[in-house]
Amino acid sequence: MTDHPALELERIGLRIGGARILRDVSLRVPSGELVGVIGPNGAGKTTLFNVISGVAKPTEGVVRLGGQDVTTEPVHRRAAAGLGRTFQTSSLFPTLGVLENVRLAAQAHLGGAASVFRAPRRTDAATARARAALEEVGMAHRAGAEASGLAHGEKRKVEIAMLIAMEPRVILLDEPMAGVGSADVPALTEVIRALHRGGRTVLMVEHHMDVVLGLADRVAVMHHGELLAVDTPEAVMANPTVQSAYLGESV
Ligand SMILES: Nc1ncnc2c1ncn2[C@@H]1O[C@H](COP(=O)(O)OP(=O)(O)OP(=O)(O)O)[C@@H](O)[C@H]1O
Repeated sequence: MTDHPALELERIGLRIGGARILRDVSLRVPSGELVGVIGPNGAGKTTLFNVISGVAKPTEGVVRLGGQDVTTEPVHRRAAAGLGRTFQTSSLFPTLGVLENVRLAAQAHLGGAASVFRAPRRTDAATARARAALEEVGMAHRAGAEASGLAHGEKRKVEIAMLIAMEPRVILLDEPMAGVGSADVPALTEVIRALHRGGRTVLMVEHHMDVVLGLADRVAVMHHGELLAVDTPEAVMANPTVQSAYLGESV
C-alpha cells in the first residue's frame, strides 16, 4: 500500500481543433474505490477513459497511476503499470474457446506470445490463471465453449475474466451493461461488485443508473467536458446542478 491515489487526474484538458472536449478535469481515486462516471451523451466520458488509458493524449494536465506520471506513456506501458480496460464493443476472439481467450490475456501478461514455444511452464501458469479468473466471474462451466456462442452478458463476464488474468490494479469498465439483456444485469452487477470487493480500483462509465448507484462508492458527473460533481451516489442525486444538467435526459 502507498499513500498515493491509485489514479489521479490533475487539471486535464483536451482540445481537438477548436473544440474543448475536456476542461479542467481533476479527480483522485484512492486504492480500492469504485467510481461511477455518468453524464449525458457527448459529455466526454469515453474521451476521459481514452486519456486515462493513453489512447488520447491530453493537451493539458497530468495523469498519474499509483503516483507515477504516465501522461506521455503509451497504452502498453500503462497496461504494464497496472491499468486494464474493457471496451463497449467485444474484444473476444470469436472463433476461439472461452478458456483460450482468457489464457491468451494471461499469457500476454506473463511474458508475451513467444513464450508459447519457449516456456511450457509459463503456458501452464497462464492456463491456471485463466481458469481461476473464469471461476471468479462464474464462467468456469463455459470454459470449453466457443466465444461466438456466448450471450452478451456471458461475453462481458469473460472480458472481465481477461482483465483479472492480467492482474490490473486499476480497471476501467466502459459501459459494461451495453447490449446486455435486463435478465443478465443483476448477475453481471454482482461480478463487478466482487471485482471491487477483491480490492481492485474500478472506474465505470455506465448509463444504467441503478447499476451505478448500487455499486459506486462515489459518482463523478460529467457535462460538456467538465466534472460537475464527484460525491456519494445519494449526494449526487440530490445535487441541483446535476439535476439541471440532466434536464430532458432520463436519469
Ligand atoms: N476525435 C474527435 N474529434 C472531434 N470531436 C470529438 C472526437 N472525439 C470525441 N469528440 C467529441 O467530444 C465529445 C465527447 O465525446 P465522448 O464520446 O467522450 O462522450 P461520451 O460522454 O462518452 O458520450 P456517450 O455517452 O454518447 O458515449 C462529443 O461531442 C464528441 O463528438
